[in-house]
This record gives sequence, C-alpha cells and structure tokens, in this order.
Amino acid sequence: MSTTTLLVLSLVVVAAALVLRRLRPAWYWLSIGVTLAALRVVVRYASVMDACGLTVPPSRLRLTLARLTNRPAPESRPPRILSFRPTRTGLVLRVKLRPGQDAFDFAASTDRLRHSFAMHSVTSREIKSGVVELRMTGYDVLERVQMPAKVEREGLRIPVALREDGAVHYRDYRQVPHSLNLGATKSGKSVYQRHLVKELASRHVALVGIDCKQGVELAPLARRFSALADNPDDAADLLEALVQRMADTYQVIRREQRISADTPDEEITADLWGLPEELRPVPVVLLVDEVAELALFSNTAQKKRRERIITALVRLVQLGRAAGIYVEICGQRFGAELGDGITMLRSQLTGRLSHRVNDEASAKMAFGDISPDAVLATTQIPVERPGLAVAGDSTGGWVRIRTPFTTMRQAVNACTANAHRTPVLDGLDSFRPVLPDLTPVEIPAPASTTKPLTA
Ligand SMILES: Nc1ncnc2c1ncn2[C@@H]1O[C@H](COP(=O)(O)OP(=O)(O)OP(=O)(O)O)[C@@H](O)[C@H]1O
Repeated sequence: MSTTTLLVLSLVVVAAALVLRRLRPAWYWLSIGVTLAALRVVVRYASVMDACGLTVPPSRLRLTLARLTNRPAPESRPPRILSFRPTRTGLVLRVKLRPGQDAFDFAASTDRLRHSFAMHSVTSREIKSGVVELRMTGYDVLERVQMPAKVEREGLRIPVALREDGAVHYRDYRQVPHSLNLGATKSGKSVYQRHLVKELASRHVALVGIDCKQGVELAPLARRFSALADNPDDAADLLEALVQRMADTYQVIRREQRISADTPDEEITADLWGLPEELRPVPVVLLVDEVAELALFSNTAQKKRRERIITALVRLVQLGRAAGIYVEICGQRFGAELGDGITMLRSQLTGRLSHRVNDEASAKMAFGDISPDAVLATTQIPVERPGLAVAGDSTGGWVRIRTPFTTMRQAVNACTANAHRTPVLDGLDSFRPVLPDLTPVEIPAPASTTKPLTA
C-alpha cells in the first residue's frame, strides 16, 4: 500500500471518528473513545495529580534514606490506584489517599481533573475512609438519556433517571419515603412522573393519584391506578380515606405485635415490612400533581376543604412510612405563600427534586433548608434542556439527573400491560377511576363556514 493511500485512509478514519463523536457520542465512546481516554489517564496520571496539587511530598524517612544512599531526592507521590475500570459512559478510578490527604482536596479539584484528563465531567466521593472514587464521563450522558439495559428492578427501588456521572439514579421508597418534585411549567415534571408510573406499574404496589388538572396527566394511566381524584373535593375525601387506611394498617401491625409478644424485642415488627407476607397490606404510592390547586381557596367552604386536605397530607407524611404509604408531591412552587401547614409538610418530604425554576426563591423551596449549592445548581438549569433536574436528600447531598424521555403512549402501554396488578384498596373503592377509552376516535372535519360564492 502506497504512503498516499495510507494517508488518505488515516484521514478518512479520523474524519469518521470526529463525525461519530459529534453525532453519536455514546457509540464513539464505546468504539474508540474508551481506549483513548483510558490510555490518556494511565499515561498522564502522575503528572496530572502533581499539577492538581494531589500529591504528597516524600516523607522524612525517604528523604533521609535517599541522602544516606547518595541517591537523588525522591519525588512527590500521587495517591495509589486501587482499581481502574471502563464503563458504558466513562471511567471509574479508585484511589487510596496518602497520609495527610483529604477527600475534600479531590472534590475541590474535580474541574481541574476534568480538563487535564480531557473528560466531559469528573465527580468524586469518599466511599470509605481514605478511599476516593473518581467517576469520569467521556461525553455528556444527559444530552440523550439512555438507561443501561441492566438495572436493578426490585421491590420499591425504582430506576428513575441517569445521573451526570453516568450512574443510575434510583427513587428508593423505603429509604426516602416521601418526596417533593418542583419545577416551572414545561420543565419536565410530568415526564418524570410519567416515567415513574411506567416503572412502578410492574411492581407490587397500589397507585393512588390526585390530579387537579382535571386528570389530564394521570387519567390516561388509570388502568394501573387503584384510586384517582381529579378535583379538590374528591381529593379531600380520598386523602381522608387514605388516613383511615393508614390507621387500619397500624391496627394490623399492633395485632401482630401482640401475637408475637413472646418473641425477642428485635423481631417485634414496628412497620408494614415486618409483617408476614400473607398479612401485609399492599404498599401505596400517592402521587399528587399540581399541589397548589389543593392549597388555594377563595371562599369559606374552600378554606375548610383546604384545611382537611393539608391536615390529611401532613398526617400521611408524618406517619405513613411505617404503614407503607409513600407520598410524591409535584408542583411549580411549594412555599409558605401557599398558607399554613405547607412548611411543616415540606419538612417531612425528605426526597427533593427540582427541575428548572423561574427564580431563586423557587429553588430555595426545594433546597433552601438542605444545601445552598443545590439551590445554585437548580437556578443554572437551562431552558433548552427540559427534564434536567437536581435531586437531593436531607443529608445535603445532591446530583444532576435527567429522566429518559417517556411518551404518554409508552406510559399508557405499561399501565395497560400491568392492569391485572392493580389492587383493590379497602375503603377507597369509591375512588376507582373511570377507565379511559383508548380506542382511536375519529375527529370529524370542521364544517365549512365559507359561504358559496354566488355569481
Ligand atoms: N426528560 C426529558 N427529556 C427530553 N425532553 C423532555 C424531558 N422532560 C420533558 N421534556 C420536554 O419538555 C416538555 C415539557 O415537559 P412536561 O410536560 O413534563 O413539563 P411540566 O413541567 O410538567 O409542564 P407543566 O407544568 O406545564 O405541565 C415535554 O413535552 C418534552 O418535549
């Protein structure tokens, strides 16, 4: 093969790689990117760590030994690599800190590491004392979200989104029972909720919905819902019925505790999950869409209704966890301006998720009491990336996530396929939703209003 042919061939390969990298970054990463990036990290590791100030100077002992043996002074040492593995979206590097190093040094250097290793993003976290994990992504994984084929699908741990470091973000109801999902209009709240329902559909769980937008978001998914309210009056009754169900579940737990009174303390159940399977009531996920509609009032009757609703919600979030009742509240704003009880309610919603918001005050409603960094990250979500959100928890940790785009049709299909799993809930029978007619309806052409022309 002549040199010219070789040159042309190399140019074509490089051009193809560049095009692939631009148009299909995930394919580029899997085919070429991962090898190049891994080589880059391995070759540059020591010098990058040094440049980022993540090395430690030689100990006195090493210096003395070098002096005694007439050898040149030893160099500063980077942290020891414990493991290094490529993933579907990036690289994961685990390092053992040297004496005197701190996980915060790494957290503060992630941006420097990112551009030194030419990666898209780098995040760090201490996984155990003295061991830091650096997760690097090779491309912007949140641009076109693709969940990995293999995700944990067990119990009430739901894969809801992809994190910016390429890991799957789970909504774990048993760890974080209640959550708040905020965002301005068109920010992606409904798509998130739809995806959540699609994933919950195949689990052993009862779905209960309140959607005061006349049910436009949840009614199409009604086949998988055990109860649904589409106006504030029904919502008040439904919430009170749920509070009653919670009390009934506590009775079952109490009875079981008495039966097993001679068993050791640690075996006496204090929540639904400790009950034997045949006695265990089905757990319930309550989804509330546009919560502000429940809190607003303009006359005395509506004010009374609001009080009933907020009281029931507060009771559910305070006591629901042990009875297996989990609450997911969704809205554009959720602050003190919605009236009494809202701040108290919010403090019990330990899971926080905020899509794009219109102002800092709204971001503070999600994260003001948890993490100022998360407030800043929320205000920086761009309009042109709906679905991007900041997820946090009460420990102050937060992460950027994006849910895969889910159409209403995909969610409806999942609900229809799992309709047989919809449990009947005692006491909530009267709230069973009217099933949507999903057969295509032919829309008649509009009658012509144009008068025929006369000569
Ligand atoms: N995860 C996502 N990935 C890609 N596009 C998305 C995502 N989430 C939302 N979008 C886009 O943004 C649009 C608005 O999303 P969505 O209806 O969920 O907003 P919303 O916050 O519920 O708005 P509203 O409060 O007005 O109902 C969607 O129609 C879709 O085009």
